[in-house]
Amino acid sequence: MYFIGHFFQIGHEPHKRFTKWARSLGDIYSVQMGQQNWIILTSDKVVGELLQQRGGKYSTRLPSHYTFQILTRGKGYAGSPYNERYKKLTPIMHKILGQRSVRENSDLLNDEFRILMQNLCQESEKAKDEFEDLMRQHLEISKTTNRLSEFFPILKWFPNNKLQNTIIENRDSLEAFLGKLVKEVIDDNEKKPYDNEKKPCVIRGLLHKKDEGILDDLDIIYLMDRIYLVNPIYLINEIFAAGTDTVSASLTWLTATLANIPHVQSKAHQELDRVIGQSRIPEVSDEQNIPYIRAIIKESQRYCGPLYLGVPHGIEEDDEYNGYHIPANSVVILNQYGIHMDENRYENSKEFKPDRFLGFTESSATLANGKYENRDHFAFGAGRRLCTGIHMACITYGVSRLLWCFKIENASSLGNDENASSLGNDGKPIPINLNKVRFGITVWPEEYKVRFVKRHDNVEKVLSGQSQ
Ligand code: HEM
Repeated sequence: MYFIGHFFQIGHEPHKRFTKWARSLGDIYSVQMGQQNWIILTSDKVVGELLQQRGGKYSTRLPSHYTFQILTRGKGYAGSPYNERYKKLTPIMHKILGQRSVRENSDLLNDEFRILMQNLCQESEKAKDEFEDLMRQHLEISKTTNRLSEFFPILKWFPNNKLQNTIIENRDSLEAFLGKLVKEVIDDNEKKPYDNEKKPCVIRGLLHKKDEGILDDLDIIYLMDRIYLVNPIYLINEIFAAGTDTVSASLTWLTATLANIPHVQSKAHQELDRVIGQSRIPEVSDEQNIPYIRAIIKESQRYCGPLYLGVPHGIEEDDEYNGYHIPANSVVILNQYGIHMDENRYENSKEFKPDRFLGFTESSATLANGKYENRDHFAFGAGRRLCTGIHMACITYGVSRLLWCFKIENASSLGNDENASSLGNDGKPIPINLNKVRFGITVWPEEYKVRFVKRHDNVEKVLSGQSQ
């Protein structure tokens, strides 16, 4: 039994099991996952006191053979141990993804959101492009069930060649895909080296760091002719991998939720009509003036943030905390779901109530760096490994634009909708199913149909810039 521990007791919804256990065992306890010791943290206090206040100890990631060593050739960032290389990369990542970068890249963000909205206007079935498929597979590979050898080291003697080949295939395709992007930027730089008018660009920023010698020493590259390309690829890959599934899952949850709660949506629409009007679309700078929509975003990250158990931290040396012994090499889990559903922290926690956040005027980033008891939620993690993209996620901006353009309707309540029958067609809102969990990574709602209905006649004109 020692070798298996609680592995098979946590079931398909580990966040719920861990939360149930926390209600009887307390806000810190350990479970044995095969040969790994997991420490489960289920209150703002233990998260604040360990991950934040003892950040120097609790900020590593334990090595993962498949997802770190093979998938990212040991050069990733989010999965990296807390070592010298990680510390060297951190300021670069913050520069690329920080608040200033959001301001400087607002043209690019506008363009991206414009394209998304235009696609929605045309009700085009969004084509699953090559990149989206690769990313989905990339994250699928990280599933816990694919990493059994981390829990049961004996399995290392029986290598899973099929899994290994899939990982290598995915890695090579992503490298080729990202390599093309980097090459385009290099070619462009060579053609127009002194063009200061070039649009800001993440890849160009990283190449500068390479020119300055900062990234050069970090990676030993395997193929000489790819040296120029591969150095920044792992960072770009990290930014894409960490930033795509999380944001799209958040938006999917949010649209599914809003479709079911018309009174919340109509309050948001009223705010937009009052503050923005009908002749222009919200900008990044409008964020301060739309407190209700900001509160909706905070509530949606609490209610259905995409990573119920965060990204595991690790501890490399023994520690003592309130009489508990925390052994070196334990995995430390921030049980976001358990904290977010705690009645003592959030009254009526099972209800979607944006009003609970109306008094929270600070951004999640500012609150995450302050006192743990004042935090809005824990969707972006905690401590030194806090989500680097916390500014770049820009959800308030995206959602304010989405709601300016559309009313989101529950397709199942639209009577004769041909897809409605599969979703139940009794006219009542469908409860959102929180069950579909891919353990360890992003959580998506069950397939869910919503319909976007344009709110103004001029939506397309405004989007194409004609009536701004
Ligand atoms: C709603 C959207 C997002 C959510 C909920 C989210 C959540 C998280 C969480 C929980 C972590 C782990 C934190 C910890 O270990 O305590 C993380 C790490 C990270 N995120 Fe995000 N994220 C989001 C969007 C983004 C975006 C848009 C980017 C980049 C453009 C990004 C880049 C990263 C990176 C690089 C890390 C690794 C940080 C490290 O290990 O030091 N994230 N994110």
